Amino acid sequence: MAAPPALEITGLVKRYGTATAVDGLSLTAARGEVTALLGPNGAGKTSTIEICEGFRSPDAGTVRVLGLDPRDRALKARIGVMPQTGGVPGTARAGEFLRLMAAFHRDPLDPDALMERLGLTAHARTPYRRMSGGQQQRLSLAAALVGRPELVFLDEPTAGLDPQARHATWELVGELRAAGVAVLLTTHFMDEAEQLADRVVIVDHGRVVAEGTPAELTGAERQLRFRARPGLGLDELLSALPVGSAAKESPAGHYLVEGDVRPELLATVTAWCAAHGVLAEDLRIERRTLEDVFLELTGRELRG
Ligand SMILES: Nc1ncnc2c1ncn2[C@@H]1O[C@H](COP(=O)(O)OP(=O)(O)OP(=O)(O)O)[C@@H](O)[C@H]1O
Repeated sequence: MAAPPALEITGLVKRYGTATAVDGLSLTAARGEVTALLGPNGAGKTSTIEICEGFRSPDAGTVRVLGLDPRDRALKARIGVMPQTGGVPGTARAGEFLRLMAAFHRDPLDPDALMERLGLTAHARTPYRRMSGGQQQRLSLAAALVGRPELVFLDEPTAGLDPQARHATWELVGELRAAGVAVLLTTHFMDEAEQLADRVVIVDHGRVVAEGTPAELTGAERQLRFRARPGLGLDELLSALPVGSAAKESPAGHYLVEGDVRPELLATVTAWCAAHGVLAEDLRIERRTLEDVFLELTGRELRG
C-alpha cells in the first residue's frame, strides 16, 4: 500500500468562543515537498499548524499526520516542530538543550554540526533567554530538525532573521526536501514562498482561497508598468486598448496596464504617452508575482 501523504486536512474548523479562526480548511502536503501556507495576519495559519502538531483540538474536520491522529504519541519522534515563539526553557543552554533533544531520537543529526550550520557555535553556552531573537529562532529550528523528522512544521522560520541566517535556513529547508522530508511552513515573505515552495496554499478567513505551484498561481499573464506624473486621465487610453484590458493608477504616479500584453498593446501605450507629452519612466513588462495574486485574492498586503 502506498504511504499516506505527510499531511491530510479535511474540513478543519477551529473556533475560539464565537470567533471562527479556521473555517472548513482542507489541504494535503506530500512527502518530499515544501508546502507554504500564506495568509494575512489572523487568517488561521498558526491555529491550523498547532492542531496538526497535536497542541490544539479541532472543533470539526479530520487531520491525519503521516497517516495518524495528531495526538498519537508515536508521532513525537517522527515530526519536527518550530513554533513561532518559545518552545525552549529560558535557562537552557543552547548546546546542552540540542544534545538533550538529540538524545530523544534514535538516529539524530550531529548537534554540533547543526549548530555550526546555523551560526550558533559561539552561543553554545548561552542560556536561551539571553540569546537574541534571531539566535533563539535558529536554536528552535535546530531543535525541530535534530531528530531527522519525516515532516517538519516551521511557523515563520525566518521572521526577524538577517539575510545570512535567512539563506542558511533556506539551504537547510532545500536539503530536507531533497532528503524526502515534507515541510509545511508559514511565511509572510513572498520571495521565501517563491524560492522554497513546491506548492503554495493561500489562506484567508480560515479557508483556502487558492493553491498551486508558484508558477500556476502567478500564471502566464504579463502586465505593463510605468511611472509618470500623477493624475493622468486614463479613459482615452483605455478606449484605445483591446477589450478586456485594464489600466489604473495605484499608488499616485504608478501606472499599471493589464491584459493581453503584446507588441501592439505596448505600441498603443507609448503612442498615447507621446500624444500626451508623458515620459513613461521605468516602463517595463513583467509577470505577475505571488504578491500580486495574494493582493487580488485577499485585498490585503501580505505583511499587513
Ligand atoms: N487562543 C486563542 N484564543 C482566542 N482567539 C485566538 C486564539 N488563538 C488565535 N486566535 C484568533 O484566531 C484567529 C486566527 O489566528 P491564527 O494565529 O491562527 O492566525 P495566523 O494566520 O497564524 O496569523 P499571523 O499571521 O498573525 O500569525 C485570529 O483572529 C486570532 O486572534
